[in-house]
Amino acid sequence: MAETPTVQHVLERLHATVMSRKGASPSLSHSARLMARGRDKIAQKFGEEAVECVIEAVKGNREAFISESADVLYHLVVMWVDAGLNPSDIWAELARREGTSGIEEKASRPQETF
Ligand SMILES: N=c1c2ncn([C@@H]3O[C@H](COP(=O)(O)OP(=O)(O)OP(=O)(O)O)[C@@H](O)[C@H]3O)c2ncn1[C@@H]1O[C@H](COP(=O)(O)O)[C@@H](O)[C@H]1O
Repeated sequence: MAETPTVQHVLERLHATVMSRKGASPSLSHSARLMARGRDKIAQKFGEEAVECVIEAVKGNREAFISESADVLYHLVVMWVDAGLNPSDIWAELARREGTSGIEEKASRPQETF
């Protein structure tokens, strides 16, 4: 039986594909087109997709939420490539946080004075 791909492998493959599109023709690759338009545009698209994702989550539209989630992840991966980040950078940060409750982490932050 074929193994279900892990989210890690799917995102790493997507990252490799987007990396391979750097400098490709914007008329042939959406990733190349986005990267050619620059970081501000990539960030703007990510923000738009994130808002659309939130809207579908709140509305409880399961299929649309799944689709928008995929859009968010794709645009996040394009931002990683543009910034020179590797998925392993993010896996390492998530692994570092593993086992630390968010409540505990927030309580350990230096007290704000204002
Ligand atoms: N996962 C995706 C993916 N998700 C969404 N999109 C595209 O993102 C675009 C979003 O369209 P919008 O109209 O919102 O955005 P826009 O065209 O920038 O328009 P403006 O808002 O700027 O006017 C659509 O063309 C979608 O097809 C994606 N394009 C590519 N991928 C993956 O990236 C790989 C490489 O794709 P290319 O770079 O196109 O070869 C593909 O094999 C896929 O695995």
